[in-house]
Amino acid sequence: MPHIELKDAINRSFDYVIIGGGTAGLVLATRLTESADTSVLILEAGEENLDDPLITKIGLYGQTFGQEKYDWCSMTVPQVNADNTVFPWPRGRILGGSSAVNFTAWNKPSKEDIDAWEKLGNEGWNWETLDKYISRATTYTPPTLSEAEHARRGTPRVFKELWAKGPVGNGPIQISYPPYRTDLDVKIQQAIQGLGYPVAPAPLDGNPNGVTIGAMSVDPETVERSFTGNAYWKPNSARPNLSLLTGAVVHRLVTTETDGELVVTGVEFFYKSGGGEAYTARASKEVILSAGTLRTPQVLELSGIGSPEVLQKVGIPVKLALNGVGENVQDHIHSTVVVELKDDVQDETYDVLRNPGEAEKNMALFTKAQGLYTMGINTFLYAPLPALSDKGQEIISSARKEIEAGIAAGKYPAGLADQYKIVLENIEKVPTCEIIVFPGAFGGKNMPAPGKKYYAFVAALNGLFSRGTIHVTTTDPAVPSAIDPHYFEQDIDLKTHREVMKFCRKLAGVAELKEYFGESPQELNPGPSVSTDKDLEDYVKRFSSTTFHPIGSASMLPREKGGVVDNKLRVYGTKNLRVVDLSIVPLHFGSHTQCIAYGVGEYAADIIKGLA
Ligand SMILES: Cc1cc2nc3c(=O)[nH]c(=O)nc-3n(C[C@H](O)[C@H](O)[C@H](O)COP(=O)(O)OP(=O)(O)OC[C@H]3O[C@@H](n4cnc5c(N)ncnc54)[C@H](O)[C@@H]3O)c2cc1C
Repeated sequence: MPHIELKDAINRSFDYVIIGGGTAGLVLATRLTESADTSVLILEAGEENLDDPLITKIGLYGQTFGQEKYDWCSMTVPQVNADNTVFPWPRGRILGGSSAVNFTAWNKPSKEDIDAWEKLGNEGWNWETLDKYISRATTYTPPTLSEAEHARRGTPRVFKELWAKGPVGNGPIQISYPPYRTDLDVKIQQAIQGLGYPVAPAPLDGNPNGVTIGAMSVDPETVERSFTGNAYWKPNSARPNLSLLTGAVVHRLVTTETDGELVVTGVEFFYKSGGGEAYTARASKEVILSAGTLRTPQVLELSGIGSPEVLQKVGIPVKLALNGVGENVQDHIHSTVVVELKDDVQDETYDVLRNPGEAEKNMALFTKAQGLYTMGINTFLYAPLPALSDKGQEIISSARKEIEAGIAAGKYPAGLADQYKIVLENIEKVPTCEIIVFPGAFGGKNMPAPGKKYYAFVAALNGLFSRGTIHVTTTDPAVPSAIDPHYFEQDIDLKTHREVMKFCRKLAGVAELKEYFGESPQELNPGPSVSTDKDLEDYVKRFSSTTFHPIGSASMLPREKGGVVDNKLRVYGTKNLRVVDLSIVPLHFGSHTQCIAYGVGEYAADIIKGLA
């Protein structure tokens, strides 16, 4: 029963109602309905657009941003520690959620980053277990290259050995390597190694520190996006026990109380118009919130589940006091160093596609899985700060002193103090910093010049100390919650960002890359006027961006430490409400996030089935 009509959603009861047909939500729905006896209704705010080129074609990065057909078009509140800059926070509002609009980079965190969740009090949430579930979601198809091609690309030994193992797994999401590779990408990988950085010893197996050749969530045959919409939903959409209503925006849970605990009997939603009449879908077993880090806390708070202080301020009666809702929000952030390529460089970059004729030519090539739209993002460097900057140790020591004194003085909430202790323990081991090498102009203050080609060195921070909030400001479900990531509230975040930008400049200027960037690289962004440490700090406050990885707004932690869900993803104080999306992640990790959303969805399915 693929799509159902409104009347079918409201006239019967389902075992499980899942709010949000995004990344984790569709994984869960598909796995639960493997048993024909289990009925699931998915309520998804967006629509199904599985064959839309803006979704399927990798290389059209970011073109869904700001379009309500695909994007929630969320913005942060002005960031007081970043010159009151307001930052866009795109999220997928479409079947498949953010997996339908993401940049398809596929990488995994370090073992230590995930083991930290178990140390925070979440039994069973460690690298070994989560990686098992991530693997269940994927089929990994390495490239098969001739020896000559390996030699041309200088494929590092680690990758030759990894790729020689052949395909791994048989999960729905296809992981492969984009076929198109510029010579410059290979040169940059070698230049990074020339600076003393190793190739990551176990890039997808728990130790990503070092240079990595990026995998992507793309189908190796078609080089199209592989995501929950086409990989989990589509092949299973004919199941009679799996129902989907799109255009359904949930705003509230319907609850009663039994033995001092909330029981959720259904959910209220608006259909299509985004306002007007509210309808109710009923669940006989459980309701599961998979609306993502931005929207899951909104539904909880509008239902009277949250911090009494927050709820009372906007006039929502408190049904369940849970102070952690909408707290502990963590993000990744980046800025870019964009350098112009010399006019005689033959390598093509995404910049070429700004010419409509070239875009059309490459779109035709794409139908044969060729051309620039198959280029993807190939080169990544993961490292802790001291490996990138000679000021790294000093920055960390000063932060350590301040935070340890703060912990001793009881300055931080208990849950955060526990996080900081683990972060400080791991900070010189795990990749809190990342350089993404992007073949084309990307981000920053100045626009690219017509006819010019560029490379962007993306300086990304993956271990922010600042903690933010996402809270409702009104009872009106049509008004988005206030997103306040508190960017740069902790000074270490700003200093680290500055140093990673400096590393990107250093890399662009190495001798091995002069044939591409010239004797003294021409910088589009930040540009030569941004030269001192202070200039760089001022620049990143205004021109950095989210890396689209928010987590934590319904954290899995002990209740007395600000937790919203327990290790079985049950919302504390409720009998039959769970959260299954990235809002449950209690502490951020040094990789892109989609792998974890898949792992959480798969793990949750086994938990609910009683298998884990
Ligand atoms: C632009 C962008 C680029 C990214 N690039 C990468 C990348 O290259 N690599 C990587 O690993 N990760 C990337 N990510 C991150 C990754 O895609 C997300 O972390 C992950 O998909 C989040 O999964 P989720 O299940 O938590 O939420 P989502 O996938 O966002 O799912 C939430 C779903 O709930 C729906 N919903 C929300 N509220 C309601 C409501 N009230 N009623 C009904 N439905 C609702 C939404 O429409 C959505 O479908 C990117 C993300 C974005 C946005």
